[in-house]
Amino acid sequence: MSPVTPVSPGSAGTGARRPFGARLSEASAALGPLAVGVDPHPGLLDAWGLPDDPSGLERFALTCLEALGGTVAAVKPQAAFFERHGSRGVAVLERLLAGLADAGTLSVLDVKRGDVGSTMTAYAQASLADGAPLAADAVTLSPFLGVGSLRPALDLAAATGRGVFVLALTSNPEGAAVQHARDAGGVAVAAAVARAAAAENAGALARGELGSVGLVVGATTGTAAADLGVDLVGCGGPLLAPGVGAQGAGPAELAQVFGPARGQVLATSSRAVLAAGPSVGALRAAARDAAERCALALAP
Ligand SMILES: O=C(O)c1cc(=O)[nH]c(=O)n1[C@@H]1O[C@H](COP(=O)(O)O)[C@@H](O)[C@H]1O
Repeated sequence: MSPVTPVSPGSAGTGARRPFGARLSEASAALGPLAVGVDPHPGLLDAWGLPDDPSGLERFALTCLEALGGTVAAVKPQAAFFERHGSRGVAVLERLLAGLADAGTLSVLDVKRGDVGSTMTAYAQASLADGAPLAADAVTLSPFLGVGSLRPALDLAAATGRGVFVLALTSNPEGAAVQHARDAGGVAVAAAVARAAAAENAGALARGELGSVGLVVGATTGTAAADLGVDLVGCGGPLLAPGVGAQGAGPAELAQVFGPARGQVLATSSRAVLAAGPSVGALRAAARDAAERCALALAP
């Protein structure tokens, strides 16, 4: 594998690091507001001429690392595609995360964790603690056991300079049944999640910085945020926007969905970029092209 040049300071390894929000702002400004998703679907492994086993997964992940490390602001591995290969798959995920840290590229581990008290503490330690084999710069969290149940992860992320993206308005149509529901006072679930993020980000906001507690808001969600009173600007954190590419959203949807909050967006796309592989050069070019299109769509 050829070496890659670090472009963004900080890593998911050990040692003091600046808050995730500040590091993400810098990486997005330098390389465009895009996280390329590493989702090794069986069909993609096949399209790349690789077997659907740990050896194929390893080749896939190392090709992504070579193409994407130093090329884009962030890389978002989806944990389930590694876990389905058992312990050898998880070892590949560990290696990918370590390689991204060495390359100076931010990692967002898509695990969508959320659980009760002491179990949430263990989930937090698995991906947000210094020295944890699966530590990433940020993780995705599910608030549907109650936003308060995420406290162990929020605290550990803050203590270690890492970040979280909490599901608010997901890109899949089924999400609306839960996320658009309103409480007795008329506050939508998604709006309550955004308010909770705003409270966590208050300190960063006061310093004029992007916070480290982000939301997941799909680029496919149309006017839902506005309709439901989800204060995207006011949440003060980064907005992870899946749905770009294979799920149908493009530059026009990014601009429409995020409006005045577009400066906070980290768009994410997996299959649409990965389809350019297995050539490292073609994958890198597709990632750069996607990053530039996102930068244009989200420019102030
Ligand atoms: O948290 C996520 O990353 C996520 C949230 C969401 O609302 N929708 C969504 O598609 N995702 C993830 O983003 C990726 C989208 O992949 P593509 O549709 O191939 O770009 C998948 O890994 C999904 O699990």
